Amino acid sequence: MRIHVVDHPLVAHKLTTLRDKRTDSPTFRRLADELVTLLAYEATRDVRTEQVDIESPVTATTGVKLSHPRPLVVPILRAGLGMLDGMVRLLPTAEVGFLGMIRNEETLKAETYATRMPDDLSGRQVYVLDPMLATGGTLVAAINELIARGADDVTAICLLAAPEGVEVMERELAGAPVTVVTASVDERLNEDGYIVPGLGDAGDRMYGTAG
Ligand SMILES: O=P(O)(O)OC[C@H]1O[C@H](OP(=O)(O)OP(=O)(O)O)[C@H](O)[C@@H]1O
Ligand SMILES: O=c1cc[nH]c(=O)[nH]1
Ligand SMILES: [Mg+2]
Repeated sequence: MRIHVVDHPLVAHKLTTLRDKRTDSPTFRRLADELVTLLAYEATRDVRTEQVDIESPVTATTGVKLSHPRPLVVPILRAGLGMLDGMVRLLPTAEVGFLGMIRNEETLKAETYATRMPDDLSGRQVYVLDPMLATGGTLVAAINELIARGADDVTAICLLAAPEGVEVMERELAGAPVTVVTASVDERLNEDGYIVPGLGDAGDRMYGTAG
Protein backbone atom coordinates (compact mmCIF):
# COMPACT_ATOMS: atom_id res chain seq x y z
CA MET A 1 0.00 0.00 0.00
CA ARG A 2 1.21 3.50 -0.79
CA ILE A 3 0.23 6.64 1.08
CA HIS A 4 0.43 10.13 -0.35
CA VAL A 5 -0.09 13.16 1.89
CA VAL A 6 -0.91 16.18 -0.25
CA ASP A 7 1.29 18.99 1.02
CA HIS A 8 -0.14 22.21 -0.44
CA PRO A 9 -0.94 25.54 1.24
CA LEU A 10 -4.47 25.70 -0.26
CA VAL A 11 -5.22 22.22 1.07
CA ALA A 12 -3.89 23.16 4.52
CA HIS A 13 -5.92 26.40 4.49
CA LYS A 14 -9.22 24.69 3.62
CA LEU A 15 -8.55 21.86 6.05
CA THR A 16 -8.03 24.31 8.91
CA THR A 17 -11.49 25.85 8.34
CA LEU A 18 -12.99 22.38 8.02
CA ARG A 19 -11.56 21.39 11.40
CA ASP A 20 -12.87 24.55 13.11
CA LYS A 21 -15.93 23.61 15.20
CA ARG A 22 -17.55 26.96 14.37
CA THR A 23 -17.76 26.05 10.66
CA ASP A 24 -21.42 25.42 9.80
CA SER A 25 -22.75 22.56 7.63
CA PRO A 26 -23.15 24.50 4.35
CA THR A 27 -19.57 25.80 4.63
CA PHE A 28 -18.33 22.35 5.66
CA ARG A 29 -19.93 20.78 2.56
CA ARG A 30 -18.47 23.43 0.26
CA LEU A 31 -14.97 23.05 1.71
CA ALA A 32 -15.11 19.25 1.58
CA ASP A 33 -16.14 19.54 -2.08
CA GLU A 34 -13.24 21.90 -2.86
CA LEU A 35 -10.72 19.79 -0.96
CA VAL A 36 -11.73 16.63 -2.81
CA THR A 37 -11.10 18.28 -6.14
CA LEU A 38 -7.60 19.26 -5.01
CA LEU A 39 -6.89 15.76 -3.64
CA ALA A 40 -8.39 14.15 -6.73
CA TYR A 41 -5.96 16.03 -8.93
CA GLU A 42 -3.12 14.19 -7.15
CA ALA A 43 -5.04 10.92 -6.82
CA THR A 44 -5.66 10.66 -10.57
CA ARG A 45 -2.02 11.12 -11.53
CA ASP A 46 -1.94 7.44 -12.61
CA VAL A 47 -5.39 7.28 -14.17
CA ARG A 48 -5.20 5.04 -17.24
CA THR A 49 -5.20 6.78 -20.59
CA GLU A 50 -4.73 5.82 -24.21
CA GLN A 51 -3.31 7.68 -27.13
CA VAL A 52 -5.70 9.28 -29.66
CA ASP A 53 -5.19 11.00 -32.98
CA ILE A 54 -6.94 14.34 -33.40
CA GLU A 55 -6.80 17.34 -35.67
CA SER A 56 -6.39 20.76 -34.16
CA PRO A 57 -7.43 23.71 -36.37
CA VAL A 58 -3.76 23.89 -37.34
CA THR A 59 -2.51 20.33 -37.74
CA ALA A 60 -2.91 16.65 -37.01
CA THR A 61 -1.56 15.69 -33.61
CA THR A 62 -1.84 13.04 -30.90
CA GLY A 63 -3.26 13.36 -27.42
CA VAL A 64 -4.71 11.15 -24.70
CA LYS A 65 -8.15 10.20 -23.46
CA LEU A 66 -9.28 8.08 -20.51
CA SER A 67 -9.05 4.35 -21.28
CA HIS A 68 -11.99 1.96 -21.29
CA PRO A 69 -13.31 0.63 -19.03
CA ARG A 70 -13.79 3.98 -17.31
CA PRO A 71 -12.76 4.32 -13.65
CA LEU A 72 -15.35 3.54 -10.99
CA VAL A 73 -15.90 6.07 -8.19
CA VAL A 74 -17.33 4.65 -4.95
CA PRO A 75 -18.38 7.04 -2.17
CA ILE A 76 -18.88 5.37 1.21
CA LEU A 77 -22.21 6.58 2.57
CA ARG A 78 -22.98 8.70 4.34
CA ALA A 79 -20.09 11.13 4.67
CA GLY A 80 -18.36 10.00 1.46
CA LEU A 81 -21.37 11.21 -0.52
CA GLY A 82 -20.26 14.77 0.22
CA MET A 83 -17.10 14.04 -1.78
CA LEU A 84 -18.79 12.72 -4.92
CA ASP A 85 -19.48 15.98 -6.78
CA GLY A 86 -15.93 17.23 -6.28
CA MET A 87 -14.59 13.96 -7.69
CA VAL A 88 -16.83 13.61 -10.74
CA ARG A 89 -16.13 17.23 -11.63
CA LEU A 90 -12.64 15.98 -12.55
CA LEU A 91 -13.80 12.61 -13.93
CA PRO A 92 -17.22 13.34 -15.47
CA THR A 93 -17.33 10.09 -17.44
CA ALA A 94 -16.54 7.85 -14.46
CA GLU A 95 -19.09 5.25 -13.43
CA VAL A 96 -20.36 5.59 -9.85
CA GLY A 97 -21.07 2.76 -7.39
CA PHE A 98 -22.20 3.02 -3.77
CA LEU A 99 -21.28 1.39 -0.49
CA GLY A 100 -23.30 2.19 2.64
CA MET A 101 -21.25 1.50 5.75
CA ILE A 102 -21.60 2.44 9.39
CA ARG A 103 -19.12 2.06 12.21
CA ASN A 104 -20.66 0.65 15.38
CA GLU A 105 -19.65 3.33 17.88
CA GLU A 106 -19.42 0.76 20.75
CA THR A 107 -17.29 -1.89 19.06
CA LEU A 108 -15.79 0.41 16.36
CA LYS A 109 -16.47 -2.40 13.84
CA ALA A 110 -17.72 -1.44 10.38
CA GLU A 111 -20.97 -2.91 9.04
CA THR A 112 -22.17 -2.74 5.44
CA TYR A 113 -25.85 -1.84 4.97
CA ALA A 114 -25.98 -1.16 1.23
CA THR A 115 -24.00 -2.26 -1.81
CA ARG A 116 -24.74 -1.05 -5.33
CA MET A 117 -21.89 -1.52 -7.77
CA PRO A 118 -20.93 -3.82 -10.65
CA ASP A 119 -20.31 -7.48 -9.67
CA ASP A 120 -17.35 -7.69 -12.02
CA LEU A 121 -14.63 -5.09 -11.54
CA SER A 122 -11.92 -7.02 -13.39
CA GLY A 123 -9.30 -4.67 -14.73
CA ARG A 124 -11.02 -1.60 -13.25
CA GLN A 125 -9.40 1.35 -11.53
CA VAL A 126 -11.50 2.33 -8.52
CA TYR A 127 -11.52 5.55 -6.47
CA VAL A 128 -13.04 5.15 -3.01
CA LEU A 129 -14.23 8.30 -1.25
CA ASP A 130 -14.39 8.46 2.55
CA PRO A 131 -13.44 11.58 4.50
CA MET A 132 -12.17 9.76 7.59
CA LEU A 133 -9.64 6.93 7.89
CA ALA A 134 -9.82 6.35 11.66
CA THR A 135 -9.35 2.73 12.86
CA GLY A 136 -9.23 1.67 9.19
CA GLY A 137 -11.99 -0.93 9.63
CA THR A 138 -14.35 0.74 7.15
CA LEU A 139 -11.80 1.19 4.37
CA VAL A 140 -10.23 -2.26 4.79
CA ALA A 141 -13.69 -3.88 4.46
CA ALA A 142 -14.61 -1.66 1.50
CA ILE A 143 -11.36 -2.27 -0.36
CA ASN A 144 -11.44 -6.03 0.29
CA GLU A 145 -14.91 -6.08 -1.31
CA LEU A 146 -13.64 -4.17 -4.36
CA ILE A 147 -10.62 -6.47 -4.75
CA ALA A 148 -12.85 -9.55 -4.34
CA ARG A 149 -14.85 -8.23 -7.33
CA GLY A 150 -11.65 -7.97 -9.38
CA ALA A 151 -10.54 -4.33 -9.03
CA ASP A 152 -6.83 -4.23 -9.81
CA ASP A 153 -6.03 -0.66 -8.73
CA VAL A 154 -7.76 1.05 -5.79
CA THR A 155 -7.14 4.60 -4.58
CA ALA A 156 -8.81 5.78 -1.38
CA ILE A 157 -9.24 9.54 -1.08
CA CYS A 158 -9.60 10.64 2.56
CA LEU A 159 -9.65 14.12 3.98
CA LEU A 160 -7.99 12.94 7.21
CA ALA A 161 -6.21 9.82 8.38
CA ALA A 162 -5.04 8.55 11.77
CA PRO A 163 -1.63 6.85 12.03
CA GLU A 164 -3.32 3.84 13.67
CA GLY A 165 -5.67 3.40 10.70
CA VAL A 166 -2.84 3.76 8.18
CA GLU A 167 -0.95 1.02 10.05
CA VAL A 168 -4.00 -1.29 10.00
CA MET A 169 -4.40 -0.74 6.26
CA GLU A 170 -0.72 -1.40 5.64
CA ARG A 171 -0.99 -4.66 7.56
CA GLU A 172 -4.37 -5.86 6.26
CA LEU A 173 -3.82 -4.84 2.64
CA ALA A 174 -0.11 -5.71 2.40
CA GLY A 175 0.82 -6.34 -1.20
CA ALA A 176 -2.57 -5.16 -2.51
CA PRO A 177 -2.64 -2.54 -5.31
CA VAL A 178 -3.87 0.22 -2.98
CA THR A 179 -2.99 3.90 -2.60
CA VAL A 180 -4.30 6.28 0.07
CA VAL A 181 -4.35 10.00 -0.75
CA THR A 182 -5.07 12.31 2.17
CA ALA A 183 -4.72 15.93 3.22
CA SER A 184 -3.23 14.99 6.61
CA VAL A 185 -2.12 12.12 8.80
CA ASP A 186 -3.15 13.48 12.20
CA GLU A 187 -1.68 12.77 15.64
CA ARG A 188 -3.68 9.80 16.93
CA LEU A 189 -7.06 8.28 17.74
CA ASN A 190 -8.69 9.07 21.06
CA GLU A 191 -10.31 6.48 23.36
CA ASP A 192 -13.60 6.82 21.43
CA GLY A 193 -11.94 6.10 18.10
CA TYR A 194 -12.05 9.71 16.91
CA ILE A 195 -9.16 11.32 15.05
CA VAL A 196 -7.19 13.91 17.07
CA PRO A 197 -7.18 16.81 16.32
CA GLY A 198 -9.53 15.65 13.52
CA LEU A 199 -12.77 17.42 12.71
CA GLY A 200 -15.32 15.43 14.73
CA ASP A 201 -17.95 13.22 13.08
CA ALA A 202 -17.69 14.00 9.39
CA GLY A 203 -21.23 12.79 8.58
CA ASP A 204 -22.81 14.82 11.36
CA ARG A 205 -20.88 17.95 10.46
CA MET A 206 -21.69 17.55 6.77
CA TYR A 207 -25.40 16.95 7.23
CA GLY A 208 -26.06 18.83 10.47
CA THR A 209 -27.26 15.74 12.36
CA ALA A 210 -26.13 14.01 15.54
CA GLY A 211 -25.68 10.40 14.44
O1 LIG B 1 -11.85 4.03 10.04
P1 LIG B 1 -13.08 3.73 10.83
O2 LIG B 1 -12.79 3.60 12.30
O3 LIG B 1 -13.83 2.53 10.31
O4 LIG B 1 -14.04 4.99 10.78
C1 LIG B 1 -14.24 5.76 9.65
C2 LIG B 1 -15.68 5.79 9.24
O5 LIG B 1 -16.47 6.48 10.22
C3 LIG B 1 -17.25 7.46 9.57
O6 LIG B 1 -18.46 6.95 9.12
P2 LIG B 1 -19.68 6.64 10.09
O7 LIG B 1 -19.64 5.20 10.55
O8 LIG B 1 -19.74 7.68 11.18
O9 LIG B 1 -20.93 6.75 9.13
P3 LIG B 1 -21.59 8.06 8.50
O10 LIG B 1 -20.72 8.46 7.35
O11 LIG B 1 -22.93 7.60 8.10
O12 LIG B 1 -21.63 9.13 9.57
C4 LIG B 1 -16.40 7.87 8.40
O13 LIG B 1 -17.12 8.54 7.40
C5 LIG B 1 -15.81 6.57 7.95
O14 LIG B 1 -16.63 5.88 7.03
O1 LIG C 1 -12.83 11.19 13.84
C1 LIG C 1 -13.66 10.46 13.27
C2 LIG C 1 -13.56 9.05 13.29
C3 LIG C 1 -14.50 8.32 12.62
N1 LIG C 1 -15.49 8.94 11.97
C4 LIG C 1 -15.60 10.29 11.93
O2 LIG C 1 -16.52 10.83 11.32
N2 LIG C 1 -14.69 11.02 12.59
MG1 LIG D 1 -20.66 9.36 11.20
